[in-house]
Amino acid sequence: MSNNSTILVIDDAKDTLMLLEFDLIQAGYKVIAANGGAQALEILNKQAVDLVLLDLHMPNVSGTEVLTHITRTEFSPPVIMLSSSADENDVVKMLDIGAEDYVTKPYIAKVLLARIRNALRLKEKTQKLESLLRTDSLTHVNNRVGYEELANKAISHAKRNKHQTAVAMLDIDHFKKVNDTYGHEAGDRVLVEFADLLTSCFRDYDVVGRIGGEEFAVCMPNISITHAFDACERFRKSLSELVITLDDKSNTEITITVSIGLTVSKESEFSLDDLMRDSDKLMYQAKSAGRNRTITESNSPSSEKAGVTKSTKEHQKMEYRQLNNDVEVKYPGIDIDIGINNVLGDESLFEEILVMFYQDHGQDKAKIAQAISDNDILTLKSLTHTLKGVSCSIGAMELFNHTKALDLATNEQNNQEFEYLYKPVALALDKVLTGLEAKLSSKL
Ligand SMILES: Nc1nc2c(ncn2[C@@H]2O[C@H](COP(=O)(O)OP(=O)(O)OP(=O)(O)O)[C@@H](O)[C@H]2O)c(=O)[nH]1
Repeated sequence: MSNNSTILVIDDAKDTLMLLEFDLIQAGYKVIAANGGAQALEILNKQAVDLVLLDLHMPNVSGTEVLTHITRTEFSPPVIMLSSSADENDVVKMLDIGAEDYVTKPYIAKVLLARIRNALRLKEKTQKLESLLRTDSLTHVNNRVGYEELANKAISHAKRNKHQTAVAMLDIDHFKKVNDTYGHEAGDRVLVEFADLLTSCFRDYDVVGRIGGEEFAVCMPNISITHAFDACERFRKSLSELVITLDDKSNTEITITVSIGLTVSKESEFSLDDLMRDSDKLMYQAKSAGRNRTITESNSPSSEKAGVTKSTKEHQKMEYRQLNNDVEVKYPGIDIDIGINNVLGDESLFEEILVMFYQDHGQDKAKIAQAISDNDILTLKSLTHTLKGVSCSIGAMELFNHTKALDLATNEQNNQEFEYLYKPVALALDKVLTGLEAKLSSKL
């Protein structure tokens, strides 16, 4: 590491600077010298360095000020204080501000070099750990933490430049079947191939992340909805043509498809959470509408409200509902436009499905509460996952959103959050069930 590392040496004493430069270059480091705090700050604003050797007492801009500035910057390099003061208060103060180490002058070259090696080793380890924290170990794309961090940065930049940002949520279709048919290893291999293709299909500055299991996201700053849609469709088509050959005896070939929900920011104020939530709903609509497609607000089955052309029959149905003022009130907690569209406009079939929902999920509240109290993650996961999918299909979007949050927490084994996330699920489920009891009492 030493040969590639650049060290910024800051000292107002010319002779110390020369001596340090000599010792460090001899040891194989690249050296940048600054004869005071002001010059050092200028250099640090322009270029990154791997380590800083900093004198404490300097005229004008002091070592304390330089150190404080460095520790406040992102990716700050480690700083070793190099001072003629052996005052214990100085040592404590500098270490408390954030110096990595404190060496007194006159220094012993081999000791100073050992301390530099140590600080650089520690920096390398910290960087590795930080990157592991943000990277999905299987696919090597960003994990949720890394994705959100980078996407939020990209969004701030886009907002400053008044650019639109699009977010796509992507979920592999029937992925469970891949695991069940070919085994978990094959499933892992599919995830890796999916992530590789995803990374290669989008632009370098788009942020790609694995959000959970078989769900991925792409944040696209500075893009129009048309271009974002084209990019998603290009990926979707490339994926459907990708043949994954397993390393088993018979070289089994697998093909997969993906469902994609896509949203673009409309206002100047928006958040990553908003875009992800909206895209997620559209992605579930893509699943309900038959999978292997990209759904945006303009081609969503529930986009009549946004003025998208629909057949006359469907328009008449809408108008009838609006005239009877029952769009909102018919089934509390349920957007019947979404639900009815998911059964291709067949209202009586939709009603039958609601009856089944009531029968199958009437006890979910108690079952979920029990699973949380038993800390039975597998049962909790299975209950929330199913409830999430079904609530989206019937158009119970509030219930869907809350169940989705709980489902995600089970993926991430976020046990502390369960109780907190359960409450809105229970309320939304109550609302839907009570509404169904009131409207369909004779059939339940
Ligand atoms: N091999 C593998 N499987 C995973 C991983 N993470 C999650 N899974 C599996 O992904 C599957 C997800 O299945 P579901 O969410 O039921 O959905 P699906 O089968 O993809 O069906 P749809 O989304 O409705 O099209 C589950 O069986 C999980 O066990 C992983 O890291 N590796």
